[in-house]
Amino acid sequence: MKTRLSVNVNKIALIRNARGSNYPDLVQVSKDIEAFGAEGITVHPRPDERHITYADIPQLKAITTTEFNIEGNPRPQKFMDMVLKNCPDQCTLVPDAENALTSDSGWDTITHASFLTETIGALKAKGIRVSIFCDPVAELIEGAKKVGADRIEFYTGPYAANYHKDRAAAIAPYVKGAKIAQEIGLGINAGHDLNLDNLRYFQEQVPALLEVSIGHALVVDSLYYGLQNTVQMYLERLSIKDLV
Ligand SMILES: CC(=O)[C@@H](O)[C@H](O)COP(=O)(O)O
Ligand SMILES: NCC(=O)COP(=O)(O)O
Repeated sequence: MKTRLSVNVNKIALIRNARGSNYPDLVQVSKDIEAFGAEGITVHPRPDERHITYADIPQLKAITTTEFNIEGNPRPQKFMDMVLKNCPDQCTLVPDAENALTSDSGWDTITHASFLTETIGALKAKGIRVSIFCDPVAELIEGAKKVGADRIEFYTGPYAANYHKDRAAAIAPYVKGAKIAQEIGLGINAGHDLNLDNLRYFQEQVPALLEVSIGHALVVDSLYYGLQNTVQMYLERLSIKDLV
């Protein structure tokens, strides 16, 4: 089973925005990331546009040749209008609060079932694949299926936080959750705080992992190893199952 690496370029945009000019050039860096072997570009514009701006979206859509994934909370109409206008390959719905520092949980797919059903219907009508950010909890995964999602993206923050304490315990809920998702026909993505240490074990253990989106650690690693080497190193971590 091939697991695609989608690189989240939020932190490239964050550095650019620090000086208010176009340096680094987000579009060029994203093209280079694809040229270095990444199989997708992910963006997660936040309401304050502190990293990815709404103006970035059409430019990135225009140059992405692999897979373009837009993440975010669809509650603001502005977000939905932007996604429907730009038609990415995939939209990942994330329930972040407006002022969230970063993503910190998956959807309650039961409480928000009618909103999610309506939102997913609108996205799928435009041919956009929809993934739902989800904790590895049976009822929530089943809820994601009921509201019409094509995939779930496991929120891997807790896995990453506990990996060095007890990796077998940290992975257990995801292995169980992935089996449920497979049984009911949901594709499986994963992301948040995945890194060079914890990525291989996650992919080895979680069946049928289609895609990981990785940003923060990958950009930090590139300070030490360079961007091209770093993309290659992440691809290498994901390559073991390709050989099987
Ligand atoms: C959904 C998810 O886990 C990532 O998109 C993460 O939220 C990246 O966002 P930041 O770069 O703002 O932390
Ligand atoms: N969906 C997760 C993502 O895009 C990147 O998360 P992180 O690697 O920046 O924590």
